[in-house]
Amino acid sequence: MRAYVYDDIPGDQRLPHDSGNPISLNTLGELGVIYKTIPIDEDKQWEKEIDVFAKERGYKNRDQITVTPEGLGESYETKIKSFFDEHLHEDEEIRYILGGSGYFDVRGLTGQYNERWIRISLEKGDLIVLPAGIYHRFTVDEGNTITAMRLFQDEPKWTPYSRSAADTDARPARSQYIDEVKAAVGIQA
Ligand SMILES: CSCCC(=O)/C(O)=C/O
Ligand SMILES: [Fe+2]
Repeated sequence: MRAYVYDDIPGDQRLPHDSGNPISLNTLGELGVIYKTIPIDEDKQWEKEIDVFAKERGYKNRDQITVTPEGLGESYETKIKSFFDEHLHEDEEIRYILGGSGYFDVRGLTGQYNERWIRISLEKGDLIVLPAGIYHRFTVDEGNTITAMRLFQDEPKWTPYSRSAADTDARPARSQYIDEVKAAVGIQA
């Protein structure tokens, strides 16, 4: 996994957009982002590790999503544009990469990274947890293919609330997230 400040240069969302300014796991942690790697091995040990992780965090359901031009056909471009629309969820977003690769961009919230996009490059064996209320987006990279396990705290639903809508800043999950990040970095809420 690599994380870095997004370069904000216009261009295809699937390009790296690497500003050359790296972001540490600690900085991601301050934003509430959890990252771990569970190598996908032949003897399926990874399945046991995923089950332990899911049980520890109370994830009740899971499914699998494949984002490829072959799999999605004409809806591929529409789908990757919809994933790239800045949004938040009312629940954690947990993704374990089973194949391919892609980028999750998360919004910085305090200090020098406030409102900057932070790009997280993920590949097979990477697991990420995005906290409820974080503004983020997703894209495949130039490889145009990713397969991910989606884990869910409760029923398997994926409801994005686009930041372009008026009310997302006022959603409870957003204000709770802001309070949690400010507490993590020692800013008075
Ligand atoms: C690789 S998972 C597809 C993207 C997705 O589910 C999501 O919520 C992006 O923010
Ligand atoms: Fe999302």
